[in-house]
Amino acid sequence: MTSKAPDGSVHDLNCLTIAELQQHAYTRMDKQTRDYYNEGADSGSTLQENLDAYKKYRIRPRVLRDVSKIDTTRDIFGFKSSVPIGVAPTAMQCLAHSDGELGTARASRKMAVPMGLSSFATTTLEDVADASAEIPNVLQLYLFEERAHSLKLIARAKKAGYKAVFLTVDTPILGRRNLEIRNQFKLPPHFKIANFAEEEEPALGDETTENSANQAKGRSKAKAGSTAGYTEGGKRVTPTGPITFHTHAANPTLCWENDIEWLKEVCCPEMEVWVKGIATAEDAILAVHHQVRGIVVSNHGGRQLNGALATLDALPEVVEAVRGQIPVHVDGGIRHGTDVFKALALGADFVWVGRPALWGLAYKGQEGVELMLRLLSDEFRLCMGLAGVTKMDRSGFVARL
Ligand SMILES: Cc1cc2nc3c(=O)[nH]c(=O)nc-3n(C[C@H](O)[C@H](O)[C@H](O)COP(=O)(O)O)c2cc1C
Ligand SMILES: CCCCC(=O)C(=O)O
Repeated sequence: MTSKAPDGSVHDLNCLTIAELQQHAYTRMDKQTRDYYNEGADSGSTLQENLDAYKKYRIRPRVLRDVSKIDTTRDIFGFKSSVPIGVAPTAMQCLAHSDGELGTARASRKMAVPMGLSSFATTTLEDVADASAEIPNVLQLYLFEERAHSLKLIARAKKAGYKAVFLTVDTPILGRRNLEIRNQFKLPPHFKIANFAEEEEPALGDETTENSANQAKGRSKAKAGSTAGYTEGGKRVTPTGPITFHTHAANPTLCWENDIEWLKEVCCPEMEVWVKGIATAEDAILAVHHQVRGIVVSNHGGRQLNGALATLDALPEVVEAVRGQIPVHVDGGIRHGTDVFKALALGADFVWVGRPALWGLAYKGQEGVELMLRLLSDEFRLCMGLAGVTKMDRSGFVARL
């Protein structure tokens, strides 16, 4: 059911808020997918605090400031994004809807906002780049211990015209996600971790089919004598059984000196290197020191270190430490246009939303992602107008309770 608003925009009367979108999505996903998408690490307190942090701030509305022309746009990677909101990289979007990452890419294009593509997407980075057309693409990277695999991915991303890589740095070890463990989460066999589907190694993706097929052919990673593995409790663990994407996402050896310098060498100048998952002033200063091109303040949507600061609470110290030398973005818990406003007023240059895009996909595929972006954009514009702001800057518009 739809209705036309006085300004000509069309409302989906069944879904007027992100909270309603979440409810619709809930009934459209199977339990395994729902739990995987929605859960946080351990008790989920950081996941909750990411949301609650926004409630600690109030907007200080200014009046009599002629808000007849409001400019919500923001330049990013040489592109004018319609709003300072992008779709954060989230893995395996085909679980939500058959449109998958292509649906997200097309919706992002339609709404003129950038999209981050997960390394563990169920669509290839080339297909997503095609669907995105003029929209700048960002590839989220998990840097594998075996650099050859990362190198291949980076070369493909460059060729496909990706503008930046976001190196995820909050995942040296995978957080504990109890529902994922209980459900024995697996990617169903008809989906592929697409960017690695052609590779013999790493045998990423579905543990039961792809890997058993590899093993049957006598070329499992362990048999090939590679160095696949991870470190647990100080001990080196080399998986002898099927290799899963879980063991590859987490790279405990990641560090500034070796990896950031190397990554810059292999990505630049075609692609900018950013770090995603900074949560302290100390690391923000190191990021500037190592000359990354930008920071995403993130705690992985509360899926990694439970008990970590909410991202909005970490944002001010990062902004202060960076002193405008590089852009600071933030993600985690953004569910309202007013949240976007608050994050920007506290110094973020741009925000990214994760789960709401997955809920949009689950609700109506591409159309649902468009709806999600439209809801947030409309709310953001309305918030700016009512707060007396025609172009966002960071001064004085929010107060902490
Ligand atoms: C289901 C799911 C999968 C995710 N996959 C990735 C990923 O592959 N790489 C990554 O860097 N972050 C990943 N993230 C984290 C998001 O990029 C983002 O930081 C987070 O979702 C923001 O929080 P929000 O969901 O509250 O908006 C994932 C998050 C979710 C919920
Ligand atoms: C192995 C994890 C890959 C996807 C991810 O980052 C997440 O589920 O949070």
